[in-house]
Amino acid sequence: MQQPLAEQTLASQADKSGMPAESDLAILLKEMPGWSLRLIDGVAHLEKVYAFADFAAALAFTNRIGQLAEDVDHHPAILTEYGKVTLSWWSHGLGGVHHNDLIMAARSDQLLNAD
Ligand SMILES: C[C@H](O)[C@H](O)[C@H]1CNC2=NC(N)=NC(=O)C2=N1
Repeated sequence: MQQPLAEQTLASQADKSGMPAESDLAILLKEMPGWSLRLIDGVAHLEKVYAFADFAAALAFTNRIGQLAEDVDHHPAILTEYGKVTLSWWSHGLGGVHHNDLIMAARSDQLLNAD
């Protein structure tokens, strides 16, 4: 059996074969609550909006995501608002969504309940 997404190791993104077709992404995303595919300037992104009690809680989550990104040198777009964080993962270098972005999305969900 395959390892859960969040526990998989990020691949070198030099390999474009790690980029699922959009039709496959749609199927994979059915198993990832809240995540959807969004085209921004024609480039596919994985996006999720997380809800929080207030700005401080949204900022704390933002900072955990920032640390996660720095740890693996793979960086999202993050919009932090009062009670809300909009998180977007894609691979800038490849111009779309790589399997690595699915891993990062799953790891982001795990950080939601981290202390
Ligand atoms: C040189 C460095 O590894 C690259 O610029 C990294 C940094 N973080 C990155 N993050 C994301 N999401 N996509 C990239 O292509 C990317 N490239």
